[in-house]
Amino acid sequence: MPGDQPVLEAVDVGKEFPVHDRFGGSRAVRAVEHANLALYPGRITALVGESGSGKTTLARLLALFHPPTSGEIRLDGLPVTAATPRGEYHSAVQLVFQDPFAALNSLHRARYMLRRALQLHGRGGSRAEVERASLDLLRRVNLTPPERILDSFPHQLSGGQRQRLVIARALAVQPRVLLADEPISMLDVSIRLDVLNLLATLRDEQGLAMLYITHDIASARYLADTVHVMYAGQTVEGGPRDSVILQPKHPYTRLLLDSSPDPARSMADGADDPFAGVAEAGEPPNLADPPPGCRFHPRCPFAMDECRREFPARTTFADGGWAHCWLHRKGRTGELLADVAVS
Ligand SMILES: Nc1ncnc2c1ncn2[C@@H]1O[C@H](COP(=O)(O)OP(=O)(O)OP(=O)(O)O)[C@@H](O)[C@H]1O
Repeated sequence: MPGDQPVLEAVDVGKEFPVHDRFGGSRAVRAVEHANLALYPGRITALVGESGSGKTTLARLLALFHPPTSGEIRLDGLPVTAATPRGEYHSAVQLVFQDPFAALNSLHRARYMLRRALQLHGRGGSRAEVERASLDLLRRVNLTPPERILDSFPHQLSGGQRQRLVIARALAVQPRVLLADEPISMLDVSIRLDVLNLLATLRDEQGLAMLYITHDIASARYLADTVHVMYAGQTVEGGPRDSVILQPKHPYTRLLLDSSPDPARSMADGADDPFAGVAEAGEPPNLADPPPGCRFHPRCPFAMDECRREFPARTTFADGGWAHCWLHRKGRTGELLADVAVS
């Protein structure tokens, strides 16, 4: 049931946070700049990047926790404004956080949390109806036996069960979009795959549009249909999973893949690889004072004058991928990847 039209989009979005220093001065952290992202029904989009690259900020912009400094968020193709009813928006778009323990109020049983979520979004009804809807939510996330889970406090559940409860609560409002920010990173390794498989089931059976935020490109490869790569607040590359993973079109994606421990990927390596040693050679910039133009240029083995001056426009490719890189604007695609057809 994948759809052709995006449900939720970030269009050339930027976000600056003012920060004050101890001498009374203030400056801006330019956490996100020129970020583009589109989420489609029945499709999981992974947003991959290093720690501090702006992934959470972009998710929070999509969840309307912060207003963007520039660009716009669109729901069903329409720009979100101050007049957009927040209740309706959050019935469509739900966010699942990294830490399920922090997300759940330790004083309440699962029953109370699910009932509140159902009632807040107009899905109340009689006591028996609410109970039935709550049990149904728990079954949908494979929390069994649901009757016992309803009576449990968060501390009586395992980490994986807590994250399933957080997902069940998000599903209570019948959202069309789920924004999942590192949903498995705080879980025991043994249950991570189960939670990823649950997300895949929600996509396949309920047609949810999903954003999966991760710093682990191997899990993005496992779960996502589409992959976006973020570097220092800029979305530098995106496209169908195999396009990005197997034929990366931005030098940063190459770096990320080359540093990934995934043994299944078929990346070239060896003495001719321009990225040999780059991972050790540089670090992402300070976002209070980022480099101009493409923020990756100080680490990029292909950097030219243009890269230092201006963020490049998007180049799209025949395989559905796109990248913001001057190499493609200057006819130097071949230096990055021999066999990419530019459309
Ligand atoms: N409210 C805020 N005020 C000031 N700076 C902020 C704020 N929120 C985020 N930042 C800064 O924005 C940048 C991006 O942070 P963000 O949390 O979005 O990155 P991330 O990719 O999600 O990182 P991680 O994987 O570590 O969570 C960081 O430099 C961070 O310090």
